[in-house]
Amino acid sequence: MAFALSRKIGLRTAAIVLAVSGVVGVGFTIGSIQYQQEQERAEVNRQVETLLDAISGTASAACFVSDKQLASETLAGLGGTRIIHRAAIRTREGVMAVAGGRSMPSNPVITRAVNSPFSKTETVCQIEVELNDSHLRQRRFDVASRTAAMQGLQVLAVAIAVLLAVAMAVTRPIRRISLELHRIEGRPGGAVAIPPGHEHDELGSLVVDTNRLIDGMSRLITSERHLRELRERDEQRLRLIIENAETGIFTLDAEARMESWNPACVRVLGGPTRHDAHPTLEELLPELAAQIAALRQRVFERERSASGDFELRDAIGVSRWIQLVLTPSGEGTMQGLANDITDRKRAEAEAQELAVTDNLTGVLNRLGFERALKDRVASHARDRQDGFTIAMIDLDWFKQVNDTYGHDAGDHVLRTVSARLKRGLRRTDTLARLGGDEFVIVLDGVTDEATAVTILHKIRNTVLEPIELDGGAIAHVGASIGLTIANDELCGAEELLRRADVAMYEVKKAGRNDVRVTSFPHAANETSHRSPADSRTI
Ligand SMILES: Nc1nc2c(ncn2[C@@H]2O[C@H](COP(=O)(O)OP(=O)(O)OP(=O)(O)O)[C@@H](O)[C@H]2O)c(=O)[nH]1
Repeated sequence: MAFALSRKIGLRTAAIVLAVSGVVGVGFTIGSIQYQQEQERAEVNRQVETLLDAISGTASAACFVSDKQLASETLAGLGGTRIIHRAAIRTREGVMAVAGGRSMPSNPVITRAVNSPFSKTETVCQIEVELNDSHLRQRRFDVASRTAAMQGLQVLAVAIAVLLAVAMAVTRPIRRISLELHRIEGRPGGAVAIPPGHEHDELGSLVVDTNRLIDGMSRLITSERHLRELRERDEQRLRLIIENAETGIFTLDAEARMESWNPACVRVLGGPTRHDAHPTLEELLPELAAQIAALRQRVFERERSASGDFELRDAIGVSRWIQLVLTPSGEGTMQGLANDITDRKRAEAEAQELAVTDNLTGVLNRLGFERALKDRVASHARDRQDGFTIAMIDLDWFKQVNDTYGHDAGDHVLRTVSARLKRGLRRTDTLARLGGDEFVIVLDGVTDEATAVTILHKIRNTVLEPIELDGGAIAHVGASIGLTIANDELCGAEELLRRADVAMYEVKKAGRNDVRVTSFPHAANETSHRSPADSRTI
């Protein structure tokens, strides 16, 4: 019952109306009953007075002549009414007549003095009347019952009327609205119809406001859904890009542990292979632990991106290069990129190699030699014990080969001479072609002049050997060699080359195909370019 009351406005309203009108009705009924009973009492008195008026003339005559018979007959008229229980006529001498019993009324309610028929001021007797209490009680009870029943019916009628009114005016339209709302649930753009007859009242306003709210929310939901779809599409696209990227992409937490990573990361870094494992980069690449820790520290301290190229070698010594880029992403976390740059490193190395290699002979070119000599001079500056010999070699009669057999034959001769020079050297020595038919040699650790000259004579002899050309022709070239020794004296690469060049030029001047030495001291201003100097043929 309480459940039904809590769920039904109509029932609840009716219960309240019943309770209130019940309380009011009871009070009203009590008052009403009292009023009705007063009226009843007055009516009874009026009826008795009327009866007394009717018999008082006869009673006056009976008392005046003391006729008991007439007095009794007069009272008998009263005995016919149900409202009078007993009546008596009393004179000064005593009771003259009684009606409704033998005894006198024990509790007379109404008395009427009866005057003489001839004098309005002389009282001859009085009539005493006792009312019929049980009849009167019954009449009062009837009146009270009728009034209470009427009042009860009235309260019930009001309650039913209120119930109906609430049902018609409130509950039903609200239920219709509720049904409409259920119907449009989850359907954007739906609107609730205003219940008929409520277009201009509060319910109508409620529906309009509700529709406005629904409309606003629908638009909000639609735009929210649209944005979510766009975001999901973007995320999907981004995820695909990240998943398919060639670059390893990962994040590190504040403890430098791998938090998330894409498949390329596993390819480039070799892990993590399990999704529940979260190793640090250092654990993943133990051989690079120190360098990676330093890189992370750099990023952490400078609060900006830093990168490093790192070489990894596998068990059989094959090298692989990776590049790591770390970017701070707040609160000690980092984002990282990992690329396999082995191919790029190889290409760079090859390009560098090409830049310093002579195309024709495969030995160092001028640029390569200058770099190698600078390194050599620098290491000599660090350790003077570590001296070396530089020898400039210019082929003799080479132009003739070109002129006689053609440029290709000349190339062949240059390649052959280069190979012969190489064969006469150790792995630690350096050979370069400076251009045309001009070569240079560095004999590592050779600081003894006699030894250097011996080696270079041997080399000259190998150059002298005949060279077979395509088609069976034989070419002959010689070698003019000028050398200088860098030992305990310091001098720059340029000066060393100049001195060797001077010595070589002396050989040319002296008839070619020989070896000459330029020794220290030999100041630059003492020997102008290819001018005679302190060079000796040995
Ligand atoms: N086949 C070929 N010839 C070259 C190349 N570079 C330079 N030459 C030629 O090499 C020759 C070098 O000249 P020279 O050094 O005067 O010739 P040479 O006959 O050795 O004369 P000397 O040095 O005075 O003994 C020139 O004819 C150049 O054209 C090359 O790469 N290939």
